[in-house]
Amino acid sequence: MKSKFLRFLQDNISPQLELPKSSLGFRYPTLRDHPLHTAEIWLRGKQADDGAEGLWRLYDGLYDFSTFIKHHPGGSDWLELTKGTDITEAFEAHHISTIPEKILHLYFVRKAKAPRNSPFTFEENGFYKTLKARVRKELENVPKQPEKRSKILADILFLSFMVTSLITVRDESYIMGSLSGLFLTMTCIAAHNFFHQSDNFRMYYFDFTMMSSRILQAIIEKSALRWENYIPLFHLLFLYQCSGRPFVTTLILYAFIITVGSLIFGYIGLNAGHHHPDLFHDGDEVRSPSKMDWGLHQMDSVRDRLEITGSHFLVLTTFGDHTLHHLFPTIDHGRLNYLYPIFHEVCAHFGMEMKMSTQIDLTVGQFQQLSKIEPTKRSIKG
Ligand code: HEM
Repeated sequence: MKSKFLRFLQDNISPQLELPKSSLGFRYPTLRDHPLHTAEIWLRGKQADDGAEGLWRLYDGLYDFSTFIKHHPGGSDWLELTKGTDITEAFEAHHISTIPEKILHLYFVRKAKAPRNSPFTFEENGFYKTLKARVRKELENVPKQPEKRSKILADILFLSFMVTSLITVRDESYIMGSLSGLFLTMTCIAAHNFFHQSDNFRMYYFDFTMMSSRILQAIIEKSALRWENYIPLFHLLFLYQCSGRPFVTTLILYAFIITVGSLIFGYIGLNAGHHHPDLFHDGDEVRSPSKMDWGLHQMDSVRDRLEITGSHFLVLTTFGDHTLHHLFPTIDHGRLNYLYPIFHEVCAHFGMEMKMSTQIDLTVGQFQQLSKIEPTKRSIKG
């Protein structure tokens, strides 16, 4: 049941203005103007827009994976959360092996009634599928060891965050608190490497940031919290118990660490490679309809940074190798570096070029993008 507060917000903040149009042809997302911007509410909007008829949609087919959820090697969340939506893009990007597509027919129910609410294609001989086939083969030669290094780096960062946060409170040190905030940011960005892989405990490192707005949603909608939503509270209690400081002092220093971490995360996150006038933003002129390959569009909307490419540590802690990560999110950041030769070969074959920027160019570009009021015309070739 919705609370009175939520109903008030919905009734009073609904859009009176003309809705912005997607140049990619997406419908104006249902619940886009909902006062809460959480993943769950976005998914609810997608359920209304994707024509999946309460099932899972892949291309123009409807599937029922209810009996498969518990057996999914990637974890149950992916399928539980996406029920009632179109999972075509997520399915293609998250599986490099051909096994998943081979078992799809077991769960087929019927064809969808409505056309797909996405312009993107995955043609067999198109850019993405060609690249994926080459990457699948190349991964057999890519060492597995860097995966282990990513795990060790993430764990060291997490432990450093925990220890420095405790010293911050024990010594009431704002200098140590700033360092702890930095470790928190690096830990949570490293956690992002593990989000897209099979379920694993390192993905929950992100929850220490308090960046999830689920708590607010749970209060307003009176819905249940998941166990990981309590992680920030556990951390606060850990600091209070172990530092021996009064609760109010602990709370102030805890808030300081979270604030510093959020500020650093904000800088890295906003400037890591998506916001620049040279990059595609919905509303800009699109590729020709015959070239709506999903992979090409990923390339249009991401730019990597020269300074960090090649450093495993910096790539892991500042969203590096981001173009390849978008294309193959399940591949550990430590292994992505080995895929560049194949990537450049396939790009050349399709007349694409992977452009790089500097951190400063992307920082300035982010503000240029913010101040831009006209869509870009034909900035994207093809
Ligand atoms: C929302 C859609 C889905 C997402 C985001 C997703 C995500 C994932 C992830 C993260 C993995 C682990 C990959 C890795 O660590 O390399 C995985 C593995 C797998 N998934 Fe999914 N999955 C989805 C839907 C499906 C569906 C519909 C099927 C089958 C009909 C499926 C079958 C499999 C199989 C068989 C594997 C193991 C692949 C292998 O080891 O080669 N998945 N999935």
